[in-house]
Amino acid sequence: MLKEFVHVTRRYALKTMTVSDGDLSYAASIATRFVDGRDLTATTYDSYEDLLKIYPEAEGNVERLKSLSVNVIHNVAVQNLSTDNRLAGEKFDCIINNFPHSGFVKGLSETVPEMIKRHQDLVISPFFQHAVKMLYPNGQIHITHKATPPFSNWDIVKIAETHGLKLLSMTKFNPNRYPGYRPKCGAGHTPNKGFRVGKCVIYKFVLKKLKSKKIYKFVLYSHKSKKKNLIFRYANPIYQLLDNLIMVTEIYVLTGSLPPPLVMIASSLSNLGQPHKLYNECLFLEHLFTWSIKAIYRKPLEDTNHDMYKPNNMIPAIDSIPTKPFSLILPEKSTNSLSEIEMKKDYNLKSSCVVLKPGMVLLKNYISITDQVEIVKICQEFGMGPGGFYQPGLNSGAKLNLHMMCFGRNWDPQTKYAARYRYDGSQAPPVPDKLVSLAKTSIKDSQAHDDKIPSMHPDICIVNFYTTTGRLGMHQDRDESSDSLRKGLPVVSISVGDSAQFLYGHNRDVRKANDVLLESGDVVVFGGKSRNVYHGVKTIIPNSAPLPLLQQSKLRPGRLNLTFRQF
Ligand SMILES: O=C(O)CCC(=O)C(=O)O
Ligand SMILES: [Fe+2]
Repeated sequence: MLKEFVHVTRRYALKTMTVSDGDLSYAASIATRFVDGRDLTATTYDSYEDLLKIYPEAEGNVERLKSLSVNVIHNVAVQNLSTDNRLAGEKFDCIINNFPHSGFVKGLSETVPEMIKRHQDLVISPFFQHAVKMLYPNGQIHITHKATPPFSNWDIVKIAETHGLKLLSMTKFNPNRYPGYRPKCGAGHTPNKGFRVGKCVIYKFVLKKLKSKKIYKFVLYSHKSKKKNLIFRYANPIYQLLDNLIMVTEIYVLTGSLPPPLVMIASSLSNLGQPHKLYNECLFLEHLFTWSIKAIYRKPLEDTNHDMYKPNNMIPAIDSIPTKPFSLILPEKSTNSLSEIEMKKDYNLKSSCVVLKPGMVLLKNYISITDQVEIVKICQEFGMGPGGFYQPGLNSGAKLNLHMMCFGRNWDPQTKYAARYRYDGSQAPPVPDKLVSLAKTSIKDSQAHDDKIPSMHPDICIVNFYTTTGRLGMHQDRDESSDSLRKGLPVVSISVGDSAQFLYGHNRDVRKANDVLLESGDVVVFGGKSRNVYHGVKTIIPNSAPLPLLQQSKLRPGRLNLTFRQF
């Protein structure tokens, strides 16, 4: 089932052109992903005759492309791209140029400024100049390039900007995604020679004038009836779908019959979903679906402040996409049973302080019930919105045993801190003032017990929610800036809800770790010498949350933890 799903969904119908594709192995690698091979135009710099002379694999690649109805055009130079009469009037959704290079010059090394300027003037600038003229208004230009000097000094982004483009994203180039693709030197004495790809990125550009900040809701109607009987939900905004030319990742179908091949996609999915917010790039969807869906109803929902076009967006694991928002709050009807929860704690206990070790202070019963209720309210409000709670995935494909959301900066186990990584393209909202002030007073009060703990201004907060089976392995919090870590700026951890058995120690070894009970309202501050302490959550103790908190906040069983940091 999974195989079929992957196969079906890796097809797309964007009009795409590849430029200066050495022996055409790149185009041959991506061609089968197209619904219709005619949507792909593959161009080579060399004439057909030269191509055959230079690259032993070229003939096979051309045959393969032709058998898939791909348009193959030879002898196309970037300097004449838009004026070449074989491409006259053509427009594309995506124009791809991998490893642009102006050829080698005897005596000029790649590192000297003259050589870099040569590449810029002869290839990069003309390519952008022509490609922008051949782009649909919402199209994208992709350049794959080495991310290390001297290639990273080519100023590709700056040059693109002078041609009316802006950087949409920079993503890591993964050659494994293009089976059969062999980048070639293409010039010099050994043009057929491959080169080690090393660390590379795909720069993706869009036209500057693209209106980028509208959120759209998509409702797709079926062929047969005009009734709203089909609702598709795309799991990713298109900029992620576009990544590496994998278009459709998931479609959720509520009801209705589908024309093939959507039937195949739908039948391979069991999840049902709600209509989802999509972003401006969903214009691309029209190309993909007008052939099978009669009408597309598109309606701007709202403007957002989210900047969709910041670099560094990373692609989340597909399985980190929630099917429905995770709510901290119990549905109304189930809250009556709360009074049956066994009470194990006197909630009028006074605050106290324990220095766990130098730099690590536990403030017991520190946050009032009123503030705890407010914390739940704030986290629920943001947790249900864009960029809200989700279950982060690990590189291994496993998921963390908790739900997470972030304020200030997104953090994810795979991407660490990134401007944007989320399945819905959202950026983290700023840390709410109320939370900042709670964290700051916690630091102040912890300093009264350990004056070596530095002060900090919390600009990041990671919010974790553990159900009663949740836990978190031993780890260090080391993804903040080197400056912040070097100064030992503290992490402030606030616990709300069910209690946790919290571990801390010198290394990952759980058996050697100390443990301490963290109850609702407790705060741990660890900074200075203890900034790099290993810590984790061993277990959550069910039914241990304060009743007034549950009554006032309707918090579901489990534990909410907020860790504040300064990036
Ligand atoms: O839940 C906790 O107490 C710890 C959370 C944590 O260590 C983290 O988010 O890095
Ligand atoms: Fe942590």
